[in-house]
Amino acid sequence: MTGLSPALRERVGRLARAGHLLIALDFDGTLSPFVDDPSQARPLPAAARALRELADAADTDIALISGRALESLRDVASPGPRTLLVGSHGAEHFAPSEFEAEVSQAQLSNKQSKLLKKAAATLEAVAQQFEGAWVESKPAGLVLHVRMTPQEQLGAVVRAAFSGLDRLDGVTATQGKGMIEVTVLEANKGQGLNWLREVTDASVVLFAGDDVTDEDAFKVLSPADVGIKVGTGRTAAEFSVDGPGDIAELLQLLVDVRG
Ligand SMILES: O=P(O)(O)OC[C@H]1O[C@H](O[C@H]2O[C@H](CO)[C@@H](O)[C@H](O)[C@H]2O)[C@H](O)[C@@H](O)[C@@H]1O
Repeated sequence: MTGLSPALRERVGRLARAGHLLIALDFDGTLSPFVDDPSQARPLPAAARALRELADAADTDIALISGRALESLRDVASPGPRTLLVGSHGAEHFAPSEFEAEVSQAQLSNKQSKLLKKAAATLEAVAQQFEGAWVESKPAGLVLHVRMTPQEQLGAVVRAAFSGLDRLDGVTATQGKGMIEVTVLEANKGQGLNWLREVTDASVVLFAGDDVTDEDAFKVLSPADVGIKVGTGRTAAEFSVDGPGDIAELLQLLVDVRG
């Protein structure tokens, strides 16, 4: 039984016959189902298999765009050698040498580093008060993880985190799935997707993502591109699917036509 609507199947079928295609995917919640320990997240095997085949297809580029730092993204996603990567929500870029693109790591000013330390102290103090809450530290950001916090404490932990962070000018906090994401940089996934489009010179783009920060990427898609929201919630994407299993199926559809 397919979870893909006939309209999405038809649209992806058309996209598969287009010129130079960039397939750009969010990782957690899109390629990989959610798990309690972020270091244990892995792409669904069917999705990983389809991506390997698509990487060998003519005129096709594969990219991952994640809130994770590049190192963490590499660890969990095991990307193929031709895969482009955007990490830290657009602040970090990697392209294989054949693309002759400038790669970048997240650079923080002294002021931003100090701010990040203050935000980390704020979140650590919050995490200590709530069961299951913990802080993930990244080169340009932080995550307050609350996936394992009991449901009845969620409202309070979110309020405590935002009230502490609100006092820190220059810190942006976004509530995502099972977490609060914190950054001191301006980067976003829309900028990351624009970079990928420029580097690959793609004529059409497929982007799929599941969370609030993926909306920045949906917003830079053009009418010829295809945006797919994974899960429910308000979205700028043209299509929605239920979960990572549907993304694996959709990638196989692309392999069938293009691989
Ligand atoms: O942009 P993404 O690739 O979706 O990354 C967003 C965040 O993903 C990770 O956290 C999420 O996935 C975890 C593993 O399934 C889950 O335990 C957690 O509740 C989710 O929020 C990652 O840990 C973060 O650094 C990323 O920013």
